[in-house]
Amino acid sequence: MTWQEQNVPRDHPRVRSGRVGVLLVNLGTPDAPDAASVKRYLAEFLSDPRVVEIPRLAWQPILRGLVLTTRPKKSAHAYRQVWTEAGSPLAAITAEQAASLQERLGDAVRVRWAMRYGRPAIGDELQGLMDEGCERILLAPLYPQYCAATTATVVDKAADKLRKMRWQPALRTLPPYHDDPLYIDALARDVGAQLDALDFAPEVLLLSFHGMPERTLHLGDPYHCHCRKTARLLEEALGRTDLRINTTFQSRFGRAKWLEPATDRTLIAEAHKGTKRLVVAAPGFSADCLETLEELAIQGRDQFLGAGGERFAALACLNAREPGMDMLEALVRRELAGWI
Ligand SMILES: C=CC1=C(C)c2cc3[nH]c(cc4nc(cc5[nH]c(cc1n2)c(C)c5CCC(=O)O)C(CCC(=O)O)=C4C)c(C)c3C=C
Ligand SMILES: [Fe+2]
Ligand SMILES: [Fe+2]
Repeated sequence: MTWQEQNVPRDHPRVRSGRVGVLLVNLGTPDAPDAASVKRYLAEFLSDPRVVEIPRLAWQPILRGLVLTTRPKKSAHAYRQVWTEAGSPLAAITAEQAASLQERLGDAVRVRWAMRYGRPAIGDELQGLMDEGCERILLAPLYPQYCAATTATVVDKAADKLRKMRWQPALRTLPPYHDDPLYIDALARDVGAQLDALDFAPEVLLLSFHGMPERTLHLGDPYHCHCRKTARLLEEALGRTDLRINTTFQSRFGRAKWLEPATDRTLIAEAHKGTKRLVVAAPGFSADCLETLEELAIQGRDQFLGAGGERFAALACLNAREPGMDMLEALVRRELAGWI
């Protein structure tokens, strides 16, 4: 039937509706590994009051006068060491995850991806899904462990966009999946296979999670407990009696006390204690990024070997390989129940 045959007035806006969308979201990354791009990215990221919980009036002068005048150059150097032809690893892998999920879910669902800071922006991608006719959208922050600085700020940003929309989609959010058997099983499969492929037998496996200021734990953020639970369940699922498995927290920032033990100090302490062969995995990161490829795989190696260790390996994150994608597909299908 044509537009006129349906008795739709000629000036009626063209609308698309009835579809379901999924928006995968990760943290964000600069557009390029140069100081100016890193400065733009850090200015947005570190101005988020969910990330740095210091009153704006006190924090902004420190951010503008100190952090953004020194850190971008140093961080850009680190980014250059991990940058790929496809761009920032975090963005490239998230794009791959979205493409793979789209293929697995088929035409019934539109899949897009966004970054909380930088591009593609959450608001633009939500609008893109609406323009494609998605009236029902699953917002999926790719953080297994809930943290106000990551999960909550994604929902805040989506809400900022919805606040400005006349026609809002119905929105669901992917809950944290830190103890979900699907996630633990994917990690056990993936980490287990990577351990089996090593050309040495490690004595210690460090499970390194991104750190947070310790006070967020006392303020009621479940992040610390979620990380600990993931680590306990993963250790049980791996069932490796030949390995000592420890949990640590990386990427300390600023002067406040952060969650402990710290990954960098533990790497050095292990070597000083006589550990010769060590492996580190980062189960809280859905995709490899600066924090895993540079901080763990490059700096971590230097720290451990420099303190007397002999063999070191940093394992890859789940990324877009089969165990991780099987998990993501199953989680998303479950959250879309009743919609598809
Ligand atoms: C106060 C500062 C920071 C908090 C709190 C924080 C929490 C946090 N971050 C991630 C995941 C990632 N962080 C990444 C980079 C990164 N993180 C901070 C600071 C805080 N993070 C900075 C300044 C940077 C940028 C790099 C640098 O200058 O050192 C990344 C990687 C991004 C990339 O482009 O590859 C991820 C991923 C989590 C999960 C988290 C809280 C749980
Ligand atoms: Fe971070
Ligand atoms: Fe805890």
